[in-house]
Amino acid sequence: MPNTVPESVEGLSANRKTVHVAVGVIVRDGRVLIARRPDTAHQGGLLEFPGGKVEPGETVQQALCREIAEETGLVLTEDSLEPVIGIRHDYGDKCVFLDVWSSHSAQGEPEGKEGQPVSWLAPEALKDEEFPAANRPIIRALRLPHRLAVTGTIEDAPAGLARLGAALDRGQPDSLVVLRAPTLSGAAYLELAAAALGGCRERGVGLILHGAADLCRAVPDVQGVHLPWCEAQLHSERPVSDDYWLGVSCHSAEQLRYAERLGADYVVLGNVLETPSHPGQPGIGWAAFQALAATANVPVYGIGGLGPEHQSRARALGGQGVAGIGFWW
Ligand SMILES: Nc1nc2c([nH]c(=O)n2[C@H]2C[C@H](O)[C@@H](COP(=O)(O)OP(=O)(O)OP(=O)(O)O)O2)c(=O)[nH]1
Repeated sequence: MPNTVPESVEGLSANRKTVHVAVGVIVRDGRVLIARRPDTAHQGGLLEFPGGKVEPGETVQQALCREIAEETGLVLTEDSLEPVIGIRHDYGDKCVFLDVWSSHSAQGEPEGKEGQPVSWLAPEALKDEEFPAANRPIIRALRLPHRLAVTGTIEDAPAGLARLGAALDRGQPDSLVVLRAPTLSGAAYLELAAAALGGCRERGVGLILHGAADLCRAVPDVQGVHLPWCEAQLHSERPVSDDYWLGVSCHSAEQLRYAERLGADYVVLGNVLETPSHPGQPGIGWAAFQALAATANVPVYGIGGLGPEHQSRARALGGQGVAGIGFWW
């Protein structure tokens, strides 16, 4: 399971106890249940996902079922809970580990049992500034798919476009595609990107460009940009606005920390397994993936020899899901 409370966590005060908080993303008809924290509470007045502290002797699942019942009257079963993300945050006056789980099958109608207003909101309607600072990656995790489709070899723009259309029509990509074509010239890549954007739109799929951050200025209607590590390290702050997805490829704990400081919305971590594109190079393996994902305060996709069949394992080990080429291209 991803969500074990760390004994000591980099970036959190060593001599202050970390409070383990069970946080529930209760989903119904595509919307999530949101409450308002009492004015007098820590982070008071802000919106929150319902939940509360894990009491001694409780598992996080038990704590969540208890807290949700106490706060909203909804009934959850432990086996309906799926891991979302674990977030460590130092508020200065308090260190928290937000252990976030979702359920799609809560029973009953929610009411604010402690007088707090509750409402159902679409993930796209959640505004970072209305939640505690630690919640930003949770909101990202809820909006991102569990599969990130990356394009395979593209030798020229027309052939790449045809291949992309065929791959999209096979229906595997989920909702976001990273257009990776490092061997194309800058002009050919932009030509491909402009045409690919139309094809993705028609099919309700978002397009993320791959390469330098300023690609977003050249093709402003894309949904985001994915920086290979060599591009990410050129920046000291987030290089695109919050209107775009910002992804970063990482291979180590140091690179993960760097991507977090840049304000990445997600990272891709690998290779997890050996891949046909890198024969003879063993992956970092699932244990290393889990260890690195456990330290990350950002949604983490595993990449390298992975497909939809690995999605639930990647999530159970603390990841957002899987990224890759082979499963859809
Ligand atoms: N429930 C919840 N807590 C959050 C969120 N984001 C966030 O930073 N927190 C922080 C605020 C608090 O420091 C901590 C939750 O503690 P709490 O005081 O609400 O827990 P509790 O319900 O057990 O409260 P109590 O028994 O102490 O009154 O986690 C969130 O989305 N939901």
